[in-house]
Amino acid sequence: MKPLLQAVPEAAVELPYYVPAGNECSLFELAWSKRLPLLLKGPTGCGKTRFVAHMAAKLGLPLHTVSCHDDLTAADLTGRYLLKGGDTVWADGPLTRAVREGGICYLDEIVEARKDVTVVLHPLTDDRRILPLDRTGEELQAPGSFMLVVSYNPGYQTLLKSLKPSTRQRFVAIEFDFLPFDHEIAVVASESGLSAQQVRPLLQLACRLRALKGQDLEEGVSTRLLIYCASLIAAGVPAEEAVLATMIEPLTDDLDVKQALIEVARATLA
Ligand SMILES: Nc1ncnc2c1ncn2[C@@H]1O[C@H](COP(=O)(O)OP(=O)(O)OP(=O)(O)O)[C@@H](O)[C@H]1O
Repeated sequence: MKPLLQAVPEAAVELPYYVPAGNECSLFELAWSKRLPLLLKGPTGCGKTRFVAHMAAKLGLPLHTVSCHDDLTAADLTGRYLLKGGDTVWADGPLTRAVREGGICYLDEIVEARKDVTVVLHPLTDDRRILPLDRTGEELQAPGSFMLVVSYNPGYQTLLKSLKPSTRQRFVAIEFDFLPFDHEIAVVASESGLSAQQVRPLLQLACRLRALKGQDLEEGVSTRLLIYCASLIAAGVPAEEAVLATMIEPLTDDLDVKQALIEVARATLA
């Protein structure tokens, strides 16, 4: 068996703040050392991007992050010829750069990308680990330290937008969810500067709103929105206004649902 790749010693780098929910850090490190690609599933704003940034810093690897959208093509990832002063010059895309540098490429919301993207990812995510660049005629062999990480939110999946089994089954997968109550309080307090005591009722409200997911709401309150709310309150905005602007308005446009959420907020924060 090949030896494990060596991570940069942790003390040598400033790590983005990340509170683990379970064994995801060791699983990431093991997947990286075994040259396996990783799929992160979970709701929006629950810490997937922060986790990847934390692990990239921990392993001392450059990170290239791409937020996928429905116009994203394979060429956006691999690169294209550009006109420069009358000449055409090749410009690597973020995936190609990550392969050449032996870094991490993180494709956020991969299900949004166009279908031709999977054609590029398949030879890179099996034991060949190659990236063919048809336009330049190159075939890049990914170095041992290269890792592909993708994420998606299963809640947004539709028949039209989902990962094919032949793609999914190329990845080690980790499911993410919101942190356990006390851990999430610690994260929100640390990121916003509001005291843990003041964050507690906000998180209690978030939990009640999350329970409405699938009934009146497409998605519950994310950790990200909670941090926004706590940051506004820490900056002096009255709690009721902050809650409305960050934990209610972003969730719905339906006036009846909004009114119901306001009632839930009043009852919880009273
Ligand atoms: N476990 C955690 N440790 C530290 N911070 C966290 C954690 N989880 C969430 N956060 C905070 O929540 C914010 C939102 O998380 P992040 O951007 O990583 O979400 P995401 O899951 O990548 O969302 P999206 O799918 O919308 O991109 C982060 O900027 C960070 O402040």
